[in-house]
Amino acid sequence: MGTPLIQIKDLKKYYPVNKGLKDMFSKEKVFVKAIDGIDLTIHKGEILGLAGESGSGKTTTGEILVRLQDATEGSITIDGHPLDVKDGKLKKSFRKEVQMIFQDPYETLNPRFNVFDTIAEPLRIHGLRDKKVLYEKVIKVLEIAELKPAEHFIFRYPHELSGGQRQRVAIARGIVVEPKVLVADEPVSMLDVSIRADILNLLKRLRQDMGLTMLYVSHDLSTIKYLCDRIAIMYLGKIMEIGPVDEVVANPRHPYTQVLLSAVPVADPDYQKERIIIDDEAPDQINLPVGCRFSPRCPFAQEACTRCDHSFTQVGEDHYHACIFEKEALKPRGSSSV
Ligand SMILES: Nc1ncnc2c1ncn2[C@@H]1O[C@H](COP(=O)(O)OP(=O)(O)OP(=O)(O)O)[C@@H](O)[C@H]1O
Repeated sequence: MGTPLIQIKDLKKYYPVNKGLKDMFSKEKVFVKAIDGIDLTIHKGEILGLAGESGSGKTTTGEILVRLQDATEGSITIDGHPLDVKDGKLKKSFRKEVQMIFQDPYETLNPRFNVFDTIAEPLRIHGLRDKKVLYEKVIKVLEIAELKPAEHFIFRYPHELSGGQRQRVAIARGIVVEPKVLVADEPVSMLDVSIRADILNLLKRLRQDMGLTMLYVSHDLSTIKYLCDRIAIMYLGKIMEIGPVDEVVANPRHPYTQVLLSAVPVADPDYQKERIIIDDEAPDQINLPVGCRFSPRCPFAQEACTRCDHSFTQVGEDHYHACIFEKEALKPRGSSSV
C-alpha cells in the first residue's frame, strides 16, 4: 500500500429538507443525510472507484473534495494539509490541487469559449497572463489529452467537437494546472460505447505519466473494474464495502455488493449468473431504517440487522465490509435469525 494522499474522516453532508408550511413551525429539523460519516483513504497514484445506486452520495463526496460544496462535519486532508484552510492565498493554491471532470462535457464547457480560452482560463485565474506561455501550455496539454494535431483543435468551439473530443478538452482543462488529484464523475457514461475505452485509457495514462491520484465516481462496475485499483461501495450515505477491485468483484462480502455485481451483464453467453433480485423502489432518503440501511431491501436481512452500526469487519488484505454476518452465515430472509 502506498502513501496516503487523501484522508477523509467521519465526513457528513446533511441537506435540510423543507417539507412545507407545517415544517416551518416544527422544531424538529429534517435532513437528507447524503453522506453520513464516511472514512476513506486514497493513496498517491491510486485510482479509487466509488460505486453505488443513484442517490447514495457519490457525487456529493466528489464535490466536497473539489470544494464545490462544504461538508456538514468531518475532516479532509490532502498531502497532510486540511482541505478547508481559511488563509486566502493558501486556499487558492490548494484549490488547484483537486480538479474535477463531469459527466456531461456539453454542460461543463462554455459554448462561447473556444478550446484555447477554455483551457487557459484556470491558468489565468492563477495569475498567468503571458499569451505565448499560455498558448504553449495549452498546446502541450492538448497533446497529452490526445487531441492531435493540437493546432487543429485549439481555436475550435465546443459545438465543433464530438462528445469524446469535448471530454478530452474537459480533461485537458482539469490537468493544465497540474493537480495532485482528479475527481472524475461518470466521465464516460454519456459517451458512445466505442470511445469509452479510449477515455478510460487516457485516464490510466495520466495516472502513469503524471502520477495523478483519482476518485472515479460511477454506478458502472465494469468501467470501475477496468480502471480502478480499489472500489468503495456506497449506499444511502454509508460505505458498505471497500477493497482491491479484483478481490471485491471476485469475492463480494456485503449483500449489497453481491446484488450490484449480480446485475452486471456478462459477455460470455455460456456463463449463467444468478441474478439477485431486490425491491427496485428507491429507498426513503429521509426516514432511514434502524441499523443496516440496506436491510429493508436485503434478501438476507435478519432481526439482528437492526443492531448493525456499519462498523467494518476485515476479510482480507485491505478488504472490509459493514455486514454483521459472515458470507457463509447469510440466510434467506425469514429463516431463523442469529
Ligand atoms: N443540493 C442538494 N439539496 C438537497 N439534497 C441534495 C442536494 N444534492 C444532493 N442531494 C441529495 O443527496 C443524496 C445524494 O446525492 P448524490 O448526487 O451525491 O448521489 P449519487 O450517488 O451521486 O447519485 P447519482 O448517481 O444519481 O448522481 C440524494 O438523495 C440527493 O437527492
